[in-house]
Amino acid sequence: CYMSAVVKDGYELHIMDQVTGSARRVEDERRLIRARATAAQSVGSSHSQDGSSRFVYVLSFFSALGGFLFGYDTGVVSGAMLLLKKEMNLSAFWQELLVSSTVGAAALSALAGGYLNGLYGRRKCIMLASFIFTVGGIILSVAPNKAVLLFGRLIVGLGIGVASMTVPVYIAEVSPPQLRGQLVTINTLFITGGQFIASVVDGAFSYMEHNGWRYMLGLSVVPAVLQFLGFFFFLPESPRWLLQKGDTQQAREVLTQIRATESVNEEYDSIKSIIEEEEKEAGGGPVLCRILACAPARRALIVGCGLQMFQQLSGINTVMYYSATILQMAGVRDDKTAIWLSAATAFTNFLFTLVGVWLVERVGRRKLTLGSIVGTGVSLSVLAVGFLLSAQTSPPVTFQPSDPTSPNSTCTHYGFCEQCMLDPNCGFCYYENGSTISGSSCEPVDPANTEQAASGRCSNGTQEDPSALWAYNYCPTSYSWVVLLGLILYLAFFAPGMGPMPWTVNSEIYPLWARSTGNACSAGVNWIFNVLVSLTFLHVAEYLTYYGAFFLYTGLAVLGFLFVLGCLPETKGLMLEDIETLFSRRLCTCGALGGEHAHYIRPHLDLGKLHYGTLEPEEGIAYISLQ
Ligand SMILES: O[C@H]1[C@H](O)[C@@H](O)[C@H](O)[C@@H](O)[C@H]1O
Repeated sequence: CYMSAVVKDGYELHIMDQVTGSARRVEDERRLIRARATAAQSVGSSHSQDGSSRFVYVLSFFSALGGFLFGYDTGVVSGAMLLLKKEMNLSAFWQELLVSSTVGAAALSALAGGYLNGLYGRRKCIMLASFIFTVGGIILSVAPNKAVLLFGRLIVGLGIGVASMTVPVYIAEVSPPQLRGQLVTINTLFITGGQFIASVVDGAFSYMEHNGWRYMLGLSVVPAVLQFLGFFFFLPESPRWLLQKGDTQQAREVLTQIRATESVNEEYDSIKSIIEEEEKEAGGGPVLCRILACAPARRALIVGCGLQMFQQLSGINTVMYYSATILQMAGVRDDKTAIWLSAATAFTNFLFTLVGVWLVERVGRRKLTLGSIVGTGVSLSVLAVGFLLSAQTSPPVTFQPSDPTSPNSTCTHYGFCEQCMLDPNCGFCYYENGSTISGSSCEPVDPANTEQAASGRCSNGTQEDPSALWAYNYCPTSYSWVVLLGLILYLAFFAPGMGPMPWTVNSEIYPLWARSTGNACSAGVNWIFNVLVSLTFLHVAEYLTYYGAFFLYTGLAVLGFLFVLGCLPETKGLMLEDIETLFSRRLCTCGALGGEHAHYIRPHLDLGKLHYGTLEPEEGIAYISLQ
């Protein structure tokens, strides 16, 4: 039933029944609104006056070490693998296993983390994750064989999963509303920072051919121990979780400590009353069933999981992983230089995440995500066009080696470099004179070292014939600059929005009773799609070619854009307890109600059972529906 609500002034609400034309004043709700608005203001002013944010920053720093470890442990493996595959003689299958096992374990433990979070709280879960990271790091650094390595990588994955879903929730729950977006986004800054440091460590230890990988994998113990000690000695549990568990005394103390002010009564009362209200509405039974049965929470879950899914479907990890090859395409021949340039890619990702931290409270989550996904889509299409141009001008095979070691190899059947490079067993061997390519052949790759051919001119690191060049996974092209441009644009657009916003938004959109489970599900979705995209990329490229794969990602980014446009409301500046109502109307009207309007009208209409529909252009008039 539609009613119109006329907001007379800052805090007054009249509800008019459109059928009878009678107006009602809602005294009780008005009191609640006032209390909440004052609470929000007092949080803001106490923060700015007495610098209470300092402690919140310390809290966020120690929690975000979880993000750092997530980034470090996912990033470090590529450099470690270069050494490991030689030292432990790893097959392609084992290499893949060591990379994907961690991500797979992360998916499972992120899902389990929801349960643990609800039961034991955020603090214990973060400590558990840092403990797991420590154990995993130690196992990896002393691993005597590949089986133990696999075990260590699985353990580390368990830590990543729990950390990835707990840390954003913890930071969101301890932050004052006006800093929340920035602080949670700092966690993603730490993820990309961890990836960058990992690539630097990879570069530094790549010169240490023996056991260099032990340092690469083992160094993660340092931040893990630091985080554990920080939480063990002085970091508190989330006041919201404490309140939910009925530990009101402790909750008040923690809130006082975090805000560094005694006047937390309003905020405390407001959080408490809403949590009680929410608990009543939520009913009983397993949390996931309750989420699915409760429309606003269900919509939040769809938005949260959708964002995480589209983050991964935009291909970030493929682009990062593939960046070394893109750089090789652009003419970087030397292996070590390619490793250092990959560090530059990781640094760019980090740098632009910093832009996201700066923008999130200025432009809001919705605009930032929309802008980012548009730019990501455009950059993906630039990458696709670059690959297309390079495929169309792909050099032909002009030379057949007289004595190939594998005479049955399919490599010798290909007529162009493009076909040759799409076959993971083959590489392209050629001479280059300016932009002219000559003496080119497609030859079997050395399975133990893809940087050389199994035999002939391009084997033994081209020592057989120093002027011969070997291209594995790419083709020489004069359009490499288009691909390079695509790569830089991609990182510049993805990193401030699509990188961090899915984590940030997920930490805020669920009501408290659904928060752990909601974040567990959405983080699980993130990891599942992470594995899916990385495991399928090479196959997709084989079927659709590289440009086909990147056009496919472009299409997915367009779908992602439509999803965000229709479904993501603005959560900037609102108290966590107020956000649930943004999901109380049909999924696709959420967007229309986001932004400043929601911010303005939200305190007036947050009446428990009142949910608003469309907002008319005249200021202060909203059409709302009564549930
Ligand atoms: O938000 C992060 C970040 O963008 C990382 O760079 C990426 O590797 C992760 O998959 C993603 O979840």
